[in-house]
Parts: sequence; C-alpha cells; structure tokens
Amino acid sequence: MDQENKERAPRRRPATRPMAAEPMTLTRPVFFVGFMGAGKTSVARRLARTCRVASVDMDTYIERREGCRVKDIFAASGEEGFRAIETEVLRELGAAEAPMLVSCGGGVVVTPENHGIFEDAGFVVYLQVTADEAASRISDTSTRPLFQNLEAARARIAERLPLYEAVADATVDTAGKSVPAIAREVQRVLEKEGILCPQPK
Ligand SMILES: Nc1ncnc2c1ncn2[C@@H]1O[C@H](COP(=O)(O)OP(=O)(O)O)[C@@H](O)[C@H]1O
Ligand SMILES: O=C(O)C1=C[C@@H](OP(=O)(O)O)[C@@H](O)[C@H](O)C1
Ligand SMILES: [Mg+2]
Repeated sequence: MDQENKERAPRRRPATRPMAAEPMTLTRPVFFVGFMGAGKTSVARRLARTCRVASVDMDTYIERREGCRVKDIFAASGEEGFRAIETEVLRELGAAEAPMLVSCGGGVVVTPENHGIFEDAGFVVYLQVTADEAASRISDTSTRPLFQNLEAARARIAERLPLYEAVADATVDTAGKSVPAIAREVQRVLEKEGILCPQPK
C-alpha cells in the first residue's frame, strides 16, 4: 500500500478511543492550516470521529472532484492550476450550509484571496510543526510535490510562517504530541470559543 493510501485508509478503532456520548454541533466552519505533516488531515478526522461532527479533507475532495491525484494536477497544470482549484473548493466548503471541520492543504495560505475566505467564513486552527518533525512523520514524499527535501522544506516553512500566523485564530504546537492529544487540545479551544457545542435537544 502506498503512503497516501496508508495515510487515508480507515484505521481499526482502538478499544480505548473515547466517543462523545452525544453528537456535537459546529456553529462555524473550522479550517485546519499548517505545514505539510503538521497533522491537519489526521487531527480533523480524529476530532470529527470523537465529537461526531462532519469533516472534509480538501485534498481528498479535490482529488474526487477532479478525478485525479494532487500530484497529477501539479504535473498537468502546475502549482498555479492547483491553487485555482483549491480556492474554488475553499469557497465552496466555507459556504456549505452545515459547518464542517475542513483540513486544508499546507499551501492554502499562499493565495491572498483565501485569507478573505477564512475571515468571512470561519475559525482557523493553525497546527505548528517544524520541517524536521514533519519530515520524520512523512515517510513517502512522492504524494506531496512541494515536499522535495529537508532543506527546501525548511526554506518553504520559513516563508509561510508569517502567513499561517496571519490567518490563525488559535495556534496549537504539535511537537512531540500524539494525534489524539492534539485533537483533545483543539476540542478544548473550540468548546471555549463556543464553536463546538452540545447539539440542542
Ligand atoms: N502528531 C503526530 N505525531 C506523529 N505522526 C503524525 C502526527 N500527526 C500526523 N502524523 C503522521 O504524519 C503523516 C502526515 O499526517 P497528515 O495528517 O496527513 O498531515 P497534513 O495533512 O498536515 O499534511 C501521517 O502519516 C500521519 O499519521
Ligand atoms: O503545502 C502545500 O503546498 C501542499 C500541501 C498538501 O497538503 P498537506 O498539507 O495535507 O500535505 C497538498 O495540498 C499539496 O501537495 C500542496
Ligand atoms: Mg493533509
């Protein structure tokens, strides 16, 4: 199984995984941003399961919509082509009638127009990671055309840091933490902000 499929394959539920007794509700869409390997896809998926709210991964959504892999969109249309699709999809998901947890791709912040969509539509959670830790988490970089090597990743992350900080409504450092621990931390933030609430009876 390739890395991409391994990352996206449904995992067997561990016996100890906590489930919310009742489904919860989101008052606004929540966007996860951060560099490749920060855990945006994994954390949003985990939180969606434990709180029983809807989630969508932008890269998966784009792949289904376009009928091809992200890396093939980059190969055929370049980064510019991918960014144009990404903005259309972000706008669509931000305007969805029922708010969702949305895990964005790591480069969503490089398109200035997307900052306005974040501001208008929802709440942005920035998951921090260093290039070194991200590299240690991503065993196969072939599915991420912009994660070529560690040196390039360090330079790219440095360029993007001010952009992540500019859009963030909340920031969570992921260093040395497990996905469930990060998801719990994000849950606490969203509950405190009144974005994640018990469903009205
Ligand atoms: N906190 C973490 N600790 C260890 N591994 C992680 C963590 N978060 C994500 N991973 C792993 O890193 C890889 C990339 O995670 P993913 O959720 O796809 O990140 P992103 O969507 O931010 O690029 C996956 O194999 C995932 O299991
Ligand atoms: O950082 C980037 O520019 C990208 C990140 C990827 O998503 P993840 O951050 O989920 O890996 C994916 O959208 C594409 O390969 C471009
Ligand atoms: Mg992802």
